[in-house]
Amino acid sequence: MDMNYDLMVIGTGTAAMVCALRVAKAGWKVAVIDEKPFGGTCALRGCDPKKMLVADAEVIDAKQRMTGHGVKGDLRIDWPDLIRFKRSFTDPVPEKHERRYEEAGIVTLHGTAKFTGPNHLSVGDHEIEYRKILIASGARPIPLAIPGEEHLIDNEGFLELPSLPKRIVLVGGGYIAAEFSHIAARAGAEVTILQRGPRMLTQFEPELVNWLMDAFDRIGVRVITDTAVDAIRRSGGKYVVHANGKGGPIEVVADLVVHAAGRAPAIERLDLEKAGIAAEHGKPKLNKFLQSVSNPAVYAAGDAASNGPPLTPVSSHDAKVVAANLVEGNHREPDYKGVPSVAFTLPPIARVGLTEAEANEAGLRFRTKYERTSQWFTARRVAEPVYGHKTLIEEETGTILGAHLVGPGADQAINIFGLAIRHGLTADDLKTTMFAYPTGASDIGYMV
Ligand SMILES: Cc1cc2nc3c(=O)[nH]c(=O)nc-3n(C[C@H](O)[C@H](O)[C@H](O)COP(=O)(O)OP(=O)(O)OC[C@H]3O[C@@H](n4cnc5c(N)ncnc54)[C@H](O)[C@@H]3O)c2cc1C
Ligand SMILES: NC(=O)c1ccc[n+]([C@@H]2O[C@H](COP(=O)([O-])OP(=O)(O)OC[C@H]3O[C@@H](n4cnc5c(N)ncnc54)[C@H](O)[C@@H]3O)[C@@H](O)[C@H]2O)c1
Repeated sequence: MDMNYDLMVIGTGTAAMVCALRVAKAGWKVAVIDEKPFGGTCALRGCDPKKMLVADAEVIDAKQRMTGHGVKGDLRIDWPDLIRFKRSFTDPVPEKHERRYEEAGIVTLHGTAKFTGPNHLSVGDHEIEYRKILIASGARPIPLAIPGEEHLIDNEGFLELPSLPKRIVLVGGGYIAAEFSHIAARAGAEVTILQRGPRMLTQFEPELVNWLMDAFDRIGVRVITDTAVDAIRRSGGKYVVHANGKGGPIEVVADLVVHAAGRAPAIERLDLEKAGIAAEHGKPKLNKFLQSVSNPAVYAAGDAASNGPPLTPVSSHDAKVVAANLVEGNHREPDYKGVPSVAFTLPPIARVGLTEAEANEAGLRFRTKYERTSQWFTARRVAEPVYGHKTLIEEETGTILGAHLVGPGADQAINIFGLAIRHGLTADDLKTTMFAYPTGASDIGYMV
């Protein structure tokens, strides 16, 4: 056996880093391993680089809205320059992260980890023994099992494109399709979204998504719903995307086809069965302490655990729970109450807590405040007609059960609702709070 650790961590994303640093601080001998450059999805291939691309799209969006209201002249996105700007953030990440681990006394390993026994992993020719292990291997694009799947690029490929092709098809209509389409369209591409579901962004409140579709129309993104992609064919220098749905079979010609059809825990290559780790519905079977039900040496966190929504703050939260349970013995359980989520379209759409359908299903008694508020100052000031909200307030207690926002500042204002939900604040508490005026948050008192 060449290596022996108190805690081995598979992955170097948010979940891995948060847990490894905490456990090492408690004096444990810890090692982390990644097959890709250190840093994980959020910092290298997800949230952060995506949001840097959104920064340029925001400039074009603002220019388009404010033309005729004091703004004149042409602006365009220089894609290679934008990717260079993105790299100024992402390129230093792996080295910085690796240094941070080493400074904390954590051993850094590179390669693909696979289980070989209940307390053993292999990495290439090396064998590793551990007392405890954290699976923080994240998620990967789900295989579509369609002919021509190999022609798809994923989020990683899109965020690295050296130039932006003219015709882009996004397969799927969730977060990634919504965000990437808004970036690509503002950078001059012709974008088509082929969504199997009945509408875009099925995780968000339907009425608000409907309002947001005005913004998709405005920038010329073609959204075809109730339509599943079933093949991708290469033809000369282009692709032909075949799909089928309510409207019958269709073909869309594209220069680039992007996977935006969902992600699932990246556990299939780990050989879980060799360590006796039970899995169910494509994820490890865990108890309430995020520990494997079949191998007590094993914990999982973040996207790999898929215990809460696959979002960065959840990965971090899970990791804190696991670190506490490792160091002090099982006692902490994850609590996902009030986790806000934003799709960074322009304008953004946001949610926290229950949807109206979920609250009804739970048999709760609540009142709903629901309005499209294009005429409010926050929207008119920036010439953005997409602005609205839906809030659910429990009848008996006055607490906020759910809040749904779309429009300017929704990505910031949702955090205040998240705070309210997590800490049991009431609609009256929000109404009697003084928010700085005029800010998006100063509308909150009128939304509840
Ligand atoms: C395009 C995109 C945009 C996103 N935007 C947002 C956003 O705006 N806000 C938000 O909250 N969330 C966002 N997310 C989700 C967020 O990125 C994830 O929830 C989060 O990064 C998951 O962190 P993690 O630590 O669980 O896993 P990851 O960060 O994915 O880390 C897992 C690591 O494990 C490694 N690994 C996997 N298998 C092995 C193996 N066998 N051996 C060695 N290493 C292995 C991988 O290489 C990877 O580096 C986005 C996701 C995507 C794809
Ligand atoms: N802003 C954010 O927080 C953010 C941004 C991007 C990604 N993410 C995370 O990453 C995860 C994955 O994002 P995503 O957009 O890939 O998935 P998603 O689950 O949000 O949406 C995938 C959609 O693709 C559709 N689909 C599946 N197969 C299809 C096919 N063959 N043809 C047409 N449509 C098909 C599904 O009906 C579904 O609506 C999300 O669940 C989210 O948690 C978060």
